[in-house]
Formats: sequence, structure tokens, C-alpha cells
Amino acid sequence: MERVRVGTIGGGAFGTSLCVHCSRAGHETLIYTRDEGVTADINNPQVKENKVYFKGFRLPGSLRASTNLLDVVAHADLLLLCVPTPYVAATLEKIRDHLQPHQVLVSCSKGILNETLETVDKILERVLPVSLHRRIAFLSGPSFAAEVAREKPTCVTIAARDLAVCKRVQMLLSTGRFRCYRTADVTGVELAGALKNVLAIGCGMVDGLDFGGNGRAALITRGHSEIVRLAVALGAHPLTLSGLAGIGDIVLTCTGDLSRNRTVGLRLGKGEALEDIIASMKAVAEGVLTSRSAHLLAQKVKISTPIIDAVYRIVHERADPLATLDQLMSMDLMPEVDEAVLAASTATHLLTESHDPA
Ligand SMILES: NC(=O)C1=CN([C@@H]2O[C@H](COP(=O)(O)OP(=O)(O)OC[C@H]3O[C@@H](n4cnc5c(N)ncnc54)[C@H](O)[C@@H]3O)[C@@H](O)[C@H]2O)C=CC1
Ligand SMILES: O=C(CO)COP(=O)(O)O
Repeated sequence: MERVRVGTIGGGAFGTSLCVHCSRAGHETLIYTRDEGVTADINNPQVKENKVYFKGFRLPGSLRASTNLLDVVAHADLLLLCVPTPYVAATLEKIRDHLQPHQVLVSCSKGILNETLETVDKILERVLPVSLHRRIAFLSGPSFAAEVAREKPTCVTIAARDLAVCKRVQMLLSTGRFRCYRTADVTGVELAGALKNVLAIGCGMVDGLDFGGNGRAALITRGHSEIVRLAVALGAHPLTLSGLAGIGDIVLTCTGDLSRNRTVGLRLGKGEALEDIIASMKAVAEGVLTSRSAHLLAQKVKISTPIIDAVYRIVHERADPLATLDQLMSMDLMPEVDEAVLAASTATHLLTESHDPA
């Protein structure tokens, strides 16, 4: 297997876990962290721990850290960008003039900006020169940091507009415990990764309110329909939303106790205030900000997203969770699948039968 030099920007949970993975895969890995103390701990053979964002996990001896962002950029053949969405543009502005033509940048963030309603691919394409756009890939799919680091079997999707770049990243990051699939549907993968966080908050609320397994399954299914409608209206391929970045990550974050987004919803459902929940969490739950972006995007493209809107209202307008969920259950009764779509496909089927030569 080919070994390269990996640089990771972002010493949070996911950046740290991907570094563990890359070190284990034999890549020479250097992580950028903003905190001198975290860097010193990672570089100290007696400590080898990220005590702020990845407590209790002993990091590989070969993994090194630096607080010098440009040293990490200069080190890397493959650069993993693992900062929360609100910090992506500022981070790129610091590094864009130092990127070299042979480098490939892999974005791992899952969010949509409030101000511009951009997914992370759009932020990269805005901030980076056009000459670098074909060197960018995106990693998404069900992959809790703690499980990646502990070598639990994980499958993710790598998206890129350039097939050669996509295949190279897929090959460099895949191991016997971390299997990468590939796709050209960057738009679909980016929207899926961001929107599932909103659904995870909603699922947490359902669980916090003790609505039971039926309620959770209903929210996942109807929420997935909303994500499909919205993402397809914004240019995604529908099949991507049934893939790892779509249904795969929805299942994980809507049901997994390790999800920060689900935890936010759970605590909101139990009656805690958002400010208290956020103040008590070191980690970022991207769905909090993305719920506003998703609600605005749906309005912009005139797509009905009652569950996303409900999450937005509870999170940002202090709507009462129980009353909001009651409203969802008493909406006008409607067909499960658009009747015109269903009728069209049935007609096609009948037409095919009537032309059967037998
Ligand atoms: N943790 C996980 O299991 C997974 C996370 N992701 C995504 O990866 C991205 C990063 O998430 P995590 O590593 O989990 O973050 P985290 O919540 O563990 O850590 C927060 C990160 O934000 C950085 N940060 C805080 N303030 C900053 C600022 N002003 N400027 C620059 N950076 C700042 C911190 O240094 C740290 O790297 C997110 O978009 C998340 O959705 C994707 C897959 C799995
Ligand atoms: O995206 C994730 C797993 O794929 C992590 O989800 P949370 O940010 O909700 O923990």
C-alpha cells in the first residue's frame, strides 16, 4: 500500500480519530491543533493523549502535532480539513496561498453556513482558486470518531468531481477496518451529511420526550423524505440520499448514543435550555446552526420540510417541543408518496405490459 504524508487541520474528535486511522494505515501523520497544551501532550511519549477533545485514548507513537498551521500544510501530500463549518472559510484563507499543486485536500466537515447557506464544498470553491478545485475531495458517511479510532468496522463515502482524485483518496484512506466508497455526487454527499444532523436533533427530542420506537422510526422515515426532497431540489442525485452519506449517517446519528446532535435533542426534549446544553458541551453539534440554514434553504427553493422546520422552531425560536410534535402529528392528512409521481410510474408499468408481444 502506498504511504504518504498526511496533515490534519483540526484537533477535535474527528481530526484526532482520522489521524489515529492514518497513522495506523502507515501514513506519516502530523496534526494541527490550536492549543499548545494539546500539542505538547500529543508529542510527549509519556502522555500521547488529546485530553481536550479525545480523552482516554492513547494515540499512536508515530503521530506528531504542531501549532504551526503552515508547517502542517507544508508537510502534507494529503490534507484533511476537520474544522467545524463556521471556521472553514477563515482556515482556508490562512492556507490557500501555501497549497501546492500536488496536494489533495479532503474536507470532512458536515454543515451549512447560516449567512450564505453554503455547504462546505461551496465554501471551498468560493475561497480557493479555481486551479485547485479539482484537487478537492469530501469524506462523509456514518463514522463516529470514537469508533474510527477504536478500529470498529466503518464504511464512508469519498466524493470528488475529479475521478482520479476520488480514486486516489479512496485508495489512500481505505484499510481492512475503514472502507471507502466513491461517488461524483459532491452536492448530494454534502447536503446529506449536513442535513442528517438536523434530523438527529429531532430524533433526540423524540427520545427525550419518550415518544417510543414508533415515533423515532416515523421521524427518521419522514425526515429522510424531507432530506431527499430538499437535496434533490438543490441538485443531489436521489440515490446518494439512500447511500452511506444519507440513510447510513441518518441511522447512525439518529440512534447512536455517541451523537452530539442527538444528545442536544435529547436534552432539549427533557426540558433543558439550549444555552445550558451548549455551555456544557466542549464539542460542536453542527445541527444547531444547520437547522436554521436548512429551514431557510427549504423556504428559498419552496420545498415542504415540516420536520426540519419544527427542529428549527424548537432550537431557535424556543417553541415548546411537545406542542410542536403534537402539531406535526395533526397536520392535514396526506399521501405518503406524491400521488402524481406514483400514478406516472404505474402508468409506465401498464404501458410496458400492454406492449408485451406474448
Ligand atoms: N466527531 C465525529 O464523530 C465526527 C465529526 N464530523 C465533522 O467533523 C467536523 C469537526 O468536528 P469534530 O472534530 O467532532 O469537532 P469537535 O467538536 O470535537 O471539536 C471542535 C473543533 O473546533 C475547533 N475550533 C473551535 N473554535 C475554533 C475557531 N474559532 N477556529 C477554528 N477552529 C475552532 C477546535 O479546535 C476543534 O478542532 C464537524 O463538521 C463534524 O460534523 C464528521 C464525522 C464524525
Ligand atoms: O457525523 C457524525 C457521525 O457520522 C457525528 O455526529 P455528531 O456530530 O452528531 O456526533
